[in-house]
Amino acid sequence: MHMDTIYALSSGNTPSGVAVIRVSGGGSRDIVELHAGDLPAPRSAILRLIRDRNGNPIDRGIVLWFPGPGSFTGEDCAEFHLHGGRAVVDRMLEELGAHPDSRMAEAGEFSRRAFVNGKFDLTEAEGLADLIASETEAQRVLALAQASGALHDLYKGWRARLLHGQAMIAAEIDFADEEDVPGSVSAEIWDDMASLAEEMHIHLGEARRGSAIREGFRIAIVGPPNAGKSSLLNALAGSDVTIVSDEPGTTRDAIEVRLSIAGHLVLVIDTAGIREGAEKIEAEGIRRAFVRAADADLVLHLSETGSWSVLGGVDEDRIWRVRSKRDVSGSCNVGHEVAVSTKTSDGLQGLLAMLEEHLAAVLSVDAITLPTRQRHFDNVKRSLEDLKTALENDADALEIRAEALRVSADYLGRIIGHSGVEDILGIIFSEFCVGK
Ligand SMILES: Nc1nc2c(ncn2[C@@H]2O[C@H](COP(=O)(O)OP(=O)(O)OP(=O)(O)O)[C@@H](O)[C@H]2O)c(=O)[nH]1
Ligand SMILES: [K+]
Ligand SMILES: [Mg+2]
Repeated sequence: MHMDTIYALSSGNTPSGVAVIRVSGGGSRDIVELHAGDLPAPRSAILRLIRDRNGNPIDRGIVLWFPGPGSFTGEDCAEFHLHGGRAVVDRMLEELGAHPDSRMAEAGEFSRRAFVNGKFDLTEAEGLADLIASETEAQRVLALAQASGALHDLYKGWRARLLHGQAMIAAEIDFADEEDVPGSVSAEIWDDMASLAEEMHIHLGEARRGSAIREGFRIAIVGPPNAGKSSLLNALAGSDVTIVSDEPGTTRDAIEVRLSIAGHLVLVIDTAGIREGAEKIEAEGIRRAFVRAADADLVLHLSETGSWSVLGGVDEDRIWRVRSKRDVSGSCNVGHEVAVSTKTSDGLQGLLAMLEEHLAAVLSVDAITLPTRQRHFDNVKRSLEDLKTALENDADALEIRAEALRVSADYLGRIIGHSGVEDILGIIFSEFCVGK
């Protein structure tokens, strides 16, 4: 298959100290020879005068030559490390575009070629995208592990066990008629299949943690009108991000603010005050408040009076009862986890300390094989369903059980990119920026 030679600025915006321009594809060798004079030794940084096609200097910089297949993309690749001036970079890109069959790379195209050439699987590609996007320490640790193959190894290992199980059963079916086959060949695999189902179940239970690290830990602030919800959001954010007033029903729509608490990415969501008998718009706001609460990793349920209504649809163990306006309501320390006043700031430090402790516990990345994306969760869930079908089926229904194991393995294959992935490649690689 003939592929264009692609190039892009892989480092950040110009101007910058150094600009890295990456090239990949069959034309890389000609490009290096033309602009750097000749081909340097592979994988060695060489300082060269970089010239345009007429021999006029563009800049002095480092040239690296990575012959395929031992390169990032698996193709012949090169890097030019130039001074990061806008004119320098523009001039070099213009020169690269003048080569036959060369063009600017699309977003994620280098990584996509690396995937196509078997340099990494889909979970590793996702990990790389996450690593580039990482803002917090937990995100970095998790992304690096995923980029290094932690999830790949996990899913590949599971898939191999399922396929082994399927093969054993297939063998039993084939030799069922032969009289000298001693007992059931497949009996031994069912123990392992049962423990695999348990491992998958535990893994699925970690999905919330995975997405909380990757996308942010969601804290919803809910409670009756005028409980002081918006005031608390402003206090946590340290600025007036949302309107506070003594009029009940001030907040109509959910407002989300990204904060960093002790190095963790947190999304704090202020919601409309919950009460009975609200009119159209307010009622819609209340409906949304319940949706955000049900979705949240933690709900701060505010009450000024010390009585908390039942929050339908929200897990009890994800709710913290917060007594608000403690400067007027007092802090009797019953029925709630913490009492705060945004007016005097009393209790705010205590609440923050509790949050920090909770975040540290919930978002710890001691386990580095968390499902970080919906598609991991969905496919493991389906894989587990078929595994259960295999486990629970009648012992004599060997064909059905073998087929269920095959389908179960197939779902894991989809996560790592062995099968049924064409439709999602575009989605995954478009997460990358140009030059990656
Ligand atoms: N004394 C005192 N007043 C507070 C405190 N927190 C908020 N208030 C006041 O209570 C009123 C309502 O505060 P908001 O933050 O708008 O309350 P809310 O829960 O967001 O209200 P809605 O959006 O209408 O549901 C405002 O007049 C605030 O100044 C507090 O800790 N102490
Ligand atoms: K209000
Ligand atoms: Mg409000």
